[in-house]
Amino acid sequence: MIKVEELQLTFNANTPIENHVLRGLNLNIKEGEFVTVIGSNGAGKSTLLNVISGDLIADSGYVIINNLDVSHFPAWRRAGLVARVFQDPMIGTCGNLTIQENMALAYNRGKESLLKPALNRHMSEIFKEKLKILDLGLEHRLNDMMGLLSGGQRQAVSLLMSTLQPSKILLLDEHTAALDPKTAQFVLELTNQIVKENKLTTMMVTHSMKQALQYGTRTVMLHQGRVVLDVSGEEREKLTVNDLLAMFEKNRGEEVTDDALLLG
Ligand SMILES: Nc1ncnc2c1ncn2[C@@H]1O[C@H](COP(=O)(O)OP(=O)(O)OP(=O)(O)O)[C@@H](O)[C@H]1O
Repeated sequence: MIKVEELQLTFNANTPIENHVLRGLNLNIKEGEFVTVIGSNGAGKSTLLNVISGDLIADSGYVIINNLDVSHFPAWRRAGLVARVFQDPMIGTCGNLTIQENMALAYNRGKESLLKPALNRHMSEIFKEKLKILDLGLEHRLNDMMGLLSGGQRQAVSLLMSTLQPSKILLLDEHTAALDPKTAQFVLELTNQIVKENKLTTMMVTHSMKQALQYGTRTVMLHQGRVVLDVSGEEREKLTVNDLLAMFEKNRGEEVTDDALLLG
C-alpha cells in the first residue's frame, strides 16, 4: 500500500548548511497497517511524511502508493490518495471557511467536481451524521467558522475529514502534541476508532513512547534518516516503554530525560 525505497533527501545541498536527512530509507507498509513512528528530533519523521504526501520530492528513491509510482507526483496529484492531520490544528483546515465548507472541500478532494457547487443539502446531511459521532455538538454548528473551534475540536474535524476523502492512507504528524492531555486522549481514541472503522493505512508520528506502543499495529523508529527498529505482532506486544526508551537512547547515544517522551 505504501512502499518507500532507498529514499535520499538533502536540504540545502552543496551549501555550508547542507543537511542529509533521508539516507536510504526503506519501508513497506501493508494495507490496513497502523504504524507508529518515533525517533529523535531531526531524525526525518516529518520529512518522510512530506515525501509520502508529495509536499517534498526526494532527491532519489521511490514512493509507491497502491502499486502506483508517485515518486514525482506533486502533492495535488496525490490528494486523492493521502489525507494528513498536522500538529498545528490551524494547518489542514481553513479558519475562514465554515465547518461544512471545510468538510465539502475534503469530500470533493481528488474528484473532478471541485468546480461544481461546493455544497448541497445531501452533503450537509452526511456531514451532520459524521459530526454526531464526535459527540461535541458540532452537528448543530455546520455554519460556524472553523476558526471559532478549539484546537481539539479542529483536530477531531480534521480526522473526520480524512474519512470523507477517497484516500485510504492517513498521515498523522504529532497531531495531538499541541493539545491538553485530556483532549489529546480524546483525539487519540477517536483516531483509533476512525482508523479501524475505515480500515485506513496509517502512519502516526509521536514523541510519546507510550502512545507508540499503545496505538497501532507496528512501531518504527527512525534515526538519522533510516529505519533502525521495526516491530509488530508478538515482538511488539512484549515490548515495554522502558525497552523502547533503551533502544532510543542507544541510537541517540545519550540518556532521555524528557518525561514527555515516556508518558505523554
Ligand atoms: N524545508 C526544510 N528546509 C531545510 N531543512 C529542513 C526542512 N525541513 C526539515 N528540515 C531539517 O531536516 C531535519 C529533519 O527534520 P524533520 O522535521 O523531518 O525531523 P523530525 O524527525 O520530524 O523531528 P522533530 O521530532 O523535531 O519534529 C531537521 O534538521 C530539520 O531542521
